[in-house]
Amino acid sequence: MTSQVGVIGAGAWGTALAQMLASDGREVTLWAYEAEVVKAINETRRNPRYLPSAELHDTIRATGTLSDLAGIDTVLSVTPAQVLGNVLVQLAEQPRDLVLCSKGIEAGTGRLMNEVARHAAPGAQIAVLSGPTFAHEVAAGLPTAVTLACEGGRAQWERLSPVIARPTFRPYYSDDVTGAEIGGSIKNVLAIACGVVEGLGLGQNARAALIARGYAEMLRFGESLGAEAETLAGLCGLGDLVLTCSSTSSRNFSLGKALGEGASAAELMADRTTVAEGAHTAPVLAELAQKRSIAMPIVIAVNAILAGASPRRVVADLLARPLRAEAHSDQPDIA
Ligand SMILES: NC(=O)c1ccc[n+]([C@@H]2O[C@H](COP(=O)([O-])OP(=O)(O)OC[C@H]3O[C@@H](n4cnc5c(N)ncnc54)[C@H](O)[C@@H]3O)[C@@H](O)[C@H]2O)c1
Ligand SMILES: O=P(O)(O)OC[C@H](O)CO
Repeated sequence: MTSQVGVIGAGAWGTALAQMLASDGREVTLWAYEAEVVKAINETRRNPRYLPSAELHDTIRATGTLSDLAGIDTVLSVTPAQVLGNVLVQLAEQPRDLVLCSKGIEAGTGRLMNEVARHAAPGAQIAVLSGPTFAHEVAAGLPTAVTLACEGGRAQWERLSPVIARPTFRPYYSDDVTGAEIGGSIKNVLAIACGVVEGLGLGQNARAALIARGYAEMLRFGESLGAEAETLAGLCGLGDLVLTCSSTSSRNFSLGKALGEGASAAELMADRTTVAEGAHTAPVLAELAQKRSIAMPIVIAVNAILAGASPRRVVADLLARPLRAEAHSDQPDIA
């Protein structure tokens, strides 16, 4: 008899995770924000608004009532980053293990999701699930590997990994919760940058340069917050960066591409029905970098473009910066 799992958030990723978890016949209670999504999942076994490709397993039950998650030991939270705190404080009962799957930094406070969750659900032990994971591929059962960072160390991993692992869904253990969150948050901003380069037609060399120099920014920021470089080199950092910077399946990459092609940032954001977390993370990350004197020129550039600056002008400014050493240990003061 397998234990029930809860999932908070029935967007593309929450629905795909529910589908993956239910693939062994496990019962999954999936909380959706919109009543129409609850109804569609329970009546048609589909989520046409957020994950139209999947026919959902019978053991997934959608609900619009958060108290239906009470008594479930393992809950995955998969809301957009900016609403996580607001949703978690409404939980009637805190789960033993709360697995954070959102990728972003809270605007206004600069908090990572584990800090938001610690405040909103102090009774739960936190883990972070992050990695290269397009929702539609996970829902289709395609092979996927993720970092599962457990604040409770090996003991929490022993509890969680059998609940989360499936033949085609492979978690890797880490105890670096901060590192796991930083990778996923920053890669979204860098994916917008890569999309801009694609939209401007600047070529594959430029994209590879952005990935490598963006990774240097991720490392600098991560290390300043105590993340381990080894974590950032893994699935939740470099792995996710490479995926998201290389495909129009990424909402962040696609947003950047549209910006590079000349669309207005304000109009693109106003028209969105799905979340492109990088657009919310860029301003707060740029602010944190400036406050901490961490050189993050690509993040600053993306933030400027989102605020309305000309992509071509911003790229020209990036290229015109003084030449420098590649290894950041050689020249910590400049970008
Ligand atoms: N889609 C993916 O492939 C993927 C993969 C890994 C991680 N993520 C991360 O998962 C998180 C959720 O992304 P998604 O792709 O599932 O979202 P989505 O764009 O598919 O859907 C938006 C979600 O936001 C919810 N929502 C909107 N307003 C809300 C509110 N006020 N309160 C609560 N919920 C609200 C909607 O109900 C829906 O669940 C993001 O942080 C994202 O970066 C997504
Ligand atoms: O579509 P994106 O850009 O939100 O990326 C989805 C996932 O985070 C990829 O790992």
